[in-house]
Amino acid sequence: MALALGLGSLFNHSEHPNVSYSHDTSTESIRYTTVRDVAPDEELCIFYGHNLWFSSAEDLSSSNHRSSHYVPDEPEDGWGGLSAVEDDDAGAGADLSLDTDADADVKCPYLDGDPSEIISDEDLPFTRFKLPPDEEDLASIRTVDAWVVDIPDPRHITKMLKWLKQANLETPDLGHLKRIRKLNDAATLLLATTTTSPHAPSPPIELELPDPYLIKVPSAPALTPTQLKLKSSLWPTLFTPPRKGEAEQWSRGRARWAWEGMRTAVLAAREAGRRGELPIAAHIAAPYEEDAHGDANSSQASYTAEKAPVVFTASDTRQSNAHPLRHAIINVVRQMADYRASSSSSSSAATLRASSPPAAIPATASSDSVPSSPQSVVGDSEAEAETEARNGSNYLLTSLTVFTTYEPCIMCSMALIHSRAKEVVYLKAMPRTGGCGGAACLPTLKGVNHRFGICVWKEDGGGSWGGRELYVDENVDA
Ligand SMILES: C[S@@+](CC[C@H](N)C(=O)[O-])C[C@H]1O[C@@H](n2cnc3c(N)ncnc32)[C@H](O)[C@@H]1O
Repeated sequence: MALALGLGSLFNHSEHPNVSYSHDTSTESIRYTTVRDVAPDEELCIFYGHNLWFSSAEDLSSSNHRSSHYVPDEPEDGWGGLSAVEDDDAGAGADLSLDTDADADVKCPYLDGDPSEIISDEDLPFTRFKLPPDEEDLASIRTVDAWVVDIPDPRHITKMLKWLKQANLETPDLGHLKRIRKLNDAATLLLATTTTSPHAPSPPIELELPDPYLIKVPSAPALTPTQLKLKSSLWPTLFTPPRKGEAEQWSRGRARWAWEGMRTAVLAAREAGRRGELPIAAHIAAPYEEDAHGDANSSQASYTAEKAPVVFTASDTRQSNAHPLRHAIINVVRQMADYRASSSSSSSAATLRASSPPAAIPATASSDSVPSSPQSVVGDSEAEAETEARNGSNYLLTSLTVFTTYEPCIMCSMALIHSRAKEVVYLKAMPRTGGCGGAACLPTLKGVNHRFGICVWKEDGGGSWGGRELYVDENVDA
């Protein structure tokens, strides 16, 4: 943690900051860096986080820079005068009428009935893609370079394990691998990947170990027995098979959760369209907890203040930012990254449990605790631990579902893989540009080391919500 004094305390907040910052522990300082060109007289702003304790001037004054953090259940107001959408390609054909109530009023079909009842695939709001089985041969296994050292004397193993801890080499990127490999009587210890340690780590001299050397180790755990065998032939790897039935079972409560998630994305997309952006939005929902849906009015009802989930919603901003990479999914992943970077919570696994509000700069402390405020991503026990293990811990979207209005483009699909999203649900397929079944299906590419589930919305034949079309040209990368 650090408290910025002097000039550092003068930065105001912006949802579209031109300055980013990082803590430099070696000099005990905060380093501020511009993230794009800055015009003469342009104010330098940083991003404080999503939990502001004041009303942002951006929210109050400008339609172009309204917060992309969308609070789904907030009454829609303050939009007078915004109906005059610039006539540009972005919103062409989109239904941009101000009738937001029409969207908000579309009735969720999963409200009535027992939320814990398992419903059939036909009754789900989307169709699930059946991904072909993983490629399973040695060549398709993704590896990383890692330093290992042979330990001839077994009495040195404990000392070395202690030393790994002291040397900060217990990094999460090796969490899916065993530390020791024993072949006959010889033990070899895994030290670090070359990402963590570009040069060979130096174990304590007094142990008189041979020099560390490089080998290739699997970059992800084994999901099938065949993978386990293949991967363990490189280095002993953990086996984290998908749970039986996990993919098949959807309860009515969970379907409702998905429906609400998609509605949030749709509302944000329409809002973006009204601002002259491409009407595309993405929403990261809090994980659905099967036994947490008692209250039929809120899928998040059982969260306590300390356990309020992190949810983020972002829309496409490539028009206003004049930046071709500001796609909705990239923006929403970035929100999560900013949150994680500005959060003081320790995240030993992917599960963030931010019990105390971050006190770092920017101060994001707020006593308010609405379900949409980023507080903590809560995970449900064993099931989530397993999903975490499978998805890899400590990634940005481990065990999380992303709802988005359009099939993510290839870049965004890759971003979902890099963030280890659990699944993506989209409203409209993009056969020409999509990376989740359209132009390509990134999670099934050979050598890709993570798979996420893909669900395509069924309603109205796809692409519209409540009978009102969301329109984006099919040649656009969504
Ligand atoms: C660290 S100070 C920033 C510098 C401060 N504006 C000054 O002149 O000293 C944080 C305070 O600035 C104000 N502030 C920062 N960003 C803002 C924004 N986007 N809109 C409105 N007020 C803002 C809030 O009152 C906040 O508590």
